[in-house]
Amino acid sequence: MSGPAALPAAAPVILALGSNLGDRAATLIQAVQDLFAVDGLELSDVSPLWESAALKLDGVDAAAPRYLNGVVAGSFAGDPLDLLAAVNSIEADHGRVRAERWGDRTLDIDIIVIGDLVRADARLTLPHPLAHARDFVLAPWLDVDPDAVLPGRGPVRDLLAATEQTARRYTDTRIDAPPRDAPPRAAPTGAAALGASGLGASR
Ligand SMILES: Nc1ncnc2c1ncn2[C@@H]1O[C@H](COP(=O)(O)OP(=O)(O)OP(=O)(O)O)[C@@H](O)[C@H]1O
Ligand SMILES: Nc1nc2c(c(=O)[nH]1)N=C(CO)CN2
Repeated sequence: MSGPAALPAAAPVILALGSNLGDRAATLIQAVQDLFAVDGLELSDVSPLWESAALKLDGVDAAAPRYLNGVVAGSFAGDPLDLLAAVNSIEADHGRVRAERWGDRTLDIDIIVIGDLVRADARLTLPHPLAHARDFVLAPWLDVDPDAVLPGRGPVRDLLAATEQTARRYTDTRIDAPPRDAPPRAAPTGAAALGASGLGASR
């Protein structure tokens, strides 16, 4: 089943980012900057980062590099498949290799929700089919929206409480939302990337 081609109006969107290879924080900082340049996407908030052990298909892999995860919130107007193509392109720009399902990766960007849109084709399933069970998605989502509700599943707060909640707040780095006119591929600098007063400040 496919959804309508384009959304009639801007809808709230949550994107989840993760990285467990390379300089994880630098990658996530740059990826957020890249997202600011995506057509039709307006970002309003960037969560603090969370760290957790890598979840593999056969369970938690304590030997694998740990993940940093966060979410961005905003709105999107346009064709959801164009948003998917844009986030896939950003992943590719950051050296993402698709070798193994749930394999280690430099960058993963999942579309968690676009408004109340429900669609279930292989290219794009919304809401993301595993978001309700992933503390590394739910915890940062709750940071940016304490009243968030996952369509079809319920309040994010309750969903998070039902997980094992192994993700821990990562306080070494926080991501500032860049100003709207920031150059899309500007290299992160220490001050800009690790700023003390950004939207992503730890609470
Ligand atoms: N909501 C969604 N967000 C992102 N990709 C999606 C979504 N629904 C379906 N997909 C499809 O899933 C494909 C595989 O994505 P990806 O390689 O990132 O999976 P994964 O990160 O290993 O696993 P998971 O989807 O469980 O997080 C993408 O190419 C995309 O077409
Ligand atoms: N801790 C953690 N584990 C994962 C993650 C992730 O973002 N964080 N993403 C995966 C595939 O999307 C598979 N496993």
